Amino acid sequence: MHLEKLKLYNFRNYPELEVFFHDKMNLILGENGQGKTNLLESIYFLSRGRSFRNPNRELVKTGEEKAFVDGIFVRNDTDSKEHVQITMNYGLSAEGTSILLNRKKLKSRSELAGKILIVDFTPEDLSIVKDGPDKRRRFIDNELLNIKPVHGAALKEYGKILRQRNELLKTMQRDPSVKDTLFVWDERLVKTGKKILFNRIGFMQKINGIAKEIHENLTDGKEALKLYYYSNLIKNNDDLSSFEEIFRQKLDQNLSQDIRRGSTSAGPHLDDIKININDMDAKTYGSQGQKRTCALSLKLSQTSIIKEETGEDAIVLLDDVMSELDGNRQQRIMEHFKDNQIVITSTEISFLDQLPKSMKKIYNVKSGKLY
Ligand SMILES: Nc1ncnc2c1ncn2[C@@H]1O[C@H](COP(=O)(O)OP(=O)(O)OP(=O)(O)O)[C@@H](O)[C@H]1O
Repeated sequence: MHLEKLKLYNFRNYPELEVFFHDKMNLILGENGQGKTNLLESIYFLSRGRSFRNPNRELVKTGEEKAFVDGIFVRNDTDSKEHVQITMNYGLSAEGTSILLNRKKLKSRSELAGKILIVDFTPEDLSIVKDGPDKRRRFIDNELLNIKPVHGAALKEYGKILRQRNELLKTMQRDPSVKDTLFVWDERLVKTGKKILFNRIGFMQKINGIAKEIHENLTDGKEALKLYYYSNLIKNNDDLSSFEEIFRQKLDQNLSQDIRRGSTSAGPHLDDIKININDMDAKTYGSQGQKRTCALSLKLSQTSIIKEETGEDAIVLLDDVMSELDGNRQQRIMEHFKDNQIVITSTEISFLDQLPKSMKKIYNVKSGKLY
């Protein structure tokens, strides 16, 4: 799939823009603060109906009430087109965001799911490797949602049960008699928690091989990437069949501590993913460039999964990815995604030197205008 044409009106610092893209490499070149990320954000916005960084209201150019983003995407296998038009109106009529797909109004942005195939990488994705477990859990859950939408319902349900259980624990600090109702929540937590854990472990097996291959490719075979799902309840996959029992026991064991804290100290909401490079923990021992390559391999493994599931090459959006990567890694990225349309932002151009003119388009951006 590729983006053929993009139109913006009052989107961030773009008053008006119409641009035709190359079906392979597109470089958005410019100094800091000129609108490079804003342009990528508008493309991402067309695929999800929301931004990767801010609420929709902030996407409207300051001082304006109404904005729109319009994109025509072409499916490579059939040549059929998907036309997405999103209008944001935060004036007096305050209609909010409305989405048209092929001129038909969508009831909610979830109807866009799976229509526009985009994989993005932004500097914030480095947090998958360098920050706390919540970032890794969110990464795996988001990736999973793309191929298994029912995972979303399980997560929502689990969150609800967890909040209610925690409320009950707090009530028990004052009124121990409510303890009788706790087992109902525990049982629901265990059943839903099992669904989440099984989905995640299944997905980890899938992504492990793909991310390893991409990482090997990007590092010229120098680094072996390995991911481990780290459950606070079970030690290895042999324990999977006794997961429910172990979870119930742990909830019982931790009860007095949980009442004191008013929160639940066991369950998949506390799990983590260990990311190793050559058998060493990437978070602790990886250099900045190694962490970035790791995050890239993880995030971009989605392109292979999309290809496997749909037969289509996803559009790859890369925001400022080349800084901190050596020339070799930069070239490997270009090679690895040679079948995908790439839209990449950068303040420099040298990594494209080896790509023939006919294979790339370079746009200079200055104060919300392309040249
Ligand atoms: N809603 C908005 N209305 C008008 N201008 C905006 C809005 N949101 C952001 N901007 C402007 O957009 C510019 C930032 O654009 P962007 O984040 O795309 O920069 P960039 O070119 O990617 O820079 P860098 O290389 O530093 O990451 C800033 O000048 C900011 O003031």
